[in-house]
Amino acid sequence: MKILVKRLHSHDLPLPQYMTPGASGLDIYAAVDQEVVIPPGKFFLVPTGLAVAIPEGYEAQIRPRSGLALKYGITLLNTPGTIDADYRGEIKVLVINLGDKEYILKRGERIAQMVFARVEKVELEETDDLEITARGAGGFGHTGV
Ligand SMILES: O=c1ccn([C@H]2C[C@H](O)[C@@H](COP(=O)(O)OP(=O)(O)OP(=O)(O)O)O2)c(=O)[nH]1
Ligand SMILES: [Mg+2]
Repeated sequence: MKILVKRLHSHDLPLPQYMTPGASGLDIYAAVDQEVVIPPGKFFLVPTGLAVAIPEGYEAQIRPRSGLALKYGITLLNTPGTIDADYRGEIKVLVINLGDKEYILKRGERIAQMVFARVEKVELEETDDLEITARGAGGFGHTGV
């Protein structure tokens, strides 16, 4: 399906792209003006320079890249970030450095990935009687770890 995308700035950077034919996510490029130092334990809101028009019934999720997580402890504070269908502002990526060294974020690096997914809208109906299941109220390791 086609998604309209608008470059708000940083026209020199590539549009998000699937790096392999079977990739779930489009890698997103950091549209910072210059290098940004993210100290251990600190977070930083990374601009992408992009806005999108997502059709009703879909969303985009902003997810971490596992390579950055494994190598540097770089992940996203609010993962997965939610881009609502009605959002027309700049997509931003809330990066946190959980590593023990400062991270130098460079302009144009692939900082996260964006997955488009269907979302269901529901209508909540209140009741006092929920159906009985084998799990019941057991959770949080109820079945063992
Ligand atoms: O990683 C993210 C998460 C959100 N957003 C934008 C798009 C999204 O549609 C909007 C609102 O996000 P969310 O609903 O997660 O935040 P909120 O704190 O509930 O804000 P709001 O009251 O604006 O919904 O912010 C991003 O650009 N990047
Ligand atoms: Mg919200």
